[in-house]
Formats: sequence, C-alpha cells, structure tokens
Amino acid sequence: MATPHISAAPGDFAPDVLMPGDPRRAKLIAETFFENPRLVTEVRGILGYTGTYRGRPVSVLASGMGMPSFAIYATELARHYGVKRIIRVGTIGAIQPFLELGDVIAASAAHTNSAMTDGWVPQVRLSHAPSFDLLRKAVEHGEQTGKKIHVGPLFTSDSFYGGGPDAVPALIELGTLGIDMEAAALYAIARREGFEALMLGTISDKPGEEWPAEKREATFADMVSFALAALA
Ligand SMILES: O=P(O)(O)O[C@H]1O[C@H](CO)[C@@H](O)[C@H]1O
Ligand SMILES: O=c1cc[nH]c(=O)[nH]1
Repeated sequence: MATPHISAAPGDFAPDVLMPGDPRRAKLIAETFFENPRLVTEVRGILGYTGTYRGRPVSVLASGMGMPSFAIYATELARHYGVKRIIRVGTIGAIQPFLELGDVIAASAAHTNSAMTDGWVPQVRLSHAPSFDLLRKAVEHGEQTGKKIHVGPLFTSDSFYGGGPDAVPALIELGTLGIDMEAAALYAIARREGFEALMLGTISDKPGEEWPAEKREATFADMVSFALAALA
C-alpha cells in the first residue's frame, strides 16, 4: 500500500536502496548505473527508481534535505517496503584542510546538533554509527581498486546557514571531516527500524571553493561505485 509520501506499490522497492538528497541525482543515478530503471514514485517530486545492477535488484530514492525529511522516507522504506540496507549518497562540505573537492567520504560516525533522538533513551545521548559490514565493504572496494576513500566522523547539521555559535573549529579539532544534513538521521533510524546503513558523500565545497548546482547534481560516479560495491 502506498504511504503518505511514497506512491510505489508493495514490492516496487528492492531491499537495497541508495538515497541522495536531490531528486535529479536520483534520476541520474538510475539512468547511469541501473539496468532497466523504472520510476516507482514521484510524490512531491521526490523521485524513486528500481532496476538492477549486475543482475541484482536495487533502488534509488531521493530524501529531500535535512533530518526530518530523510527520516520520513527511511522509516517508510523500512516499514512499508521491507528495505534492508540503505546507503546515503550525498554531498558534503569539507572542514578539514586536506580534503579536496570530489573526494569521497564514508562516515564512521555522525555527530549532530539535532534533538531528533533526544529522549529515545532517557538520559542517554546516542552514538550515530554505520553498519560495520557496509563500511568494511566500502573500504575494501577502495583497497581493491586503488580509489581513495576517507573514513571518519561527519557533523550532521540542522541548518545549512548556521545561526548559532560556530561549532566548526572544535569539530575540526576533534577530527571531524565535514558537514552534511542527514547522516545522523540515517544511522539513528537504521538502529530503530532494523536496517543496515552507510553514509557516503562527495565533497562539493570547502572554504573558498564550491561547485555550482549542476556539478553537485552530476558528480557522483566514484561515490556510487563505492555504494554499489558495498551492496554486492
Ligand atoms: O546533496 P545532498 O544529498 O542533498 O546533501 C547535502 O546537500 C544539502 C544542502 O545543500 C543537504 O541535504 C546536505 O546534506
Ligand atoms: O550540508 C552540507 C552539504 C554540503 N555542503 C555544506 O556546506 N553543507
């Protein structure tokens, strides 16, 4: 049965789903990597496709931006469509100076200033961490192909434009690689709903340098190859 936010029929999604924020990146991923992609949902312009990759069923569904939007789609995929593994394929703002535009990151943890999971366990601040198996397979893909992947913590921010005390200097000091807006929700919802999760991202901007929207939409091949290898 369709959900309030997804019009796909039961069985329309594969157990493995890639999730970019941007609906047009979802379309490009399906058209570039999938065999026989078909559109399975487009409620609110949030595009979802299912096809195969090297014969295995796989889907892609956009999430929109921010933890609340991501959490809606990830929860509905798990509860209504039986999804077992989700890899977010996002863009990231680098905060460590050694990172370059286009570098691929796997988030070994996601710090956040969101209150989304406050109160899930009274008096406990939860750690938001990936599936070890998916992370290990992504790293192994880098070792086998020679493609670089940085592994470390991200900061999942509730805002794109700041608006409070600047946390970035202390986050840099603590070894945080970059900033996104959904990874902590992915990891938290995965633990609650019982699916495996990994956050992969491509660096789209760093202080003084940024990609335009078209480049952010289209530059994803390395990141998606890591994601598909982790799901193999
Ligand atoms: O490119 P996506 O996957 O949307 O990811 C990043 O880009 C958006 C902000 O521009 C946020 O969603 C952030 O997490
Ligand atoms: O959340 C994000 C994503 C990309 N770049 C940023 O600066 N922030």
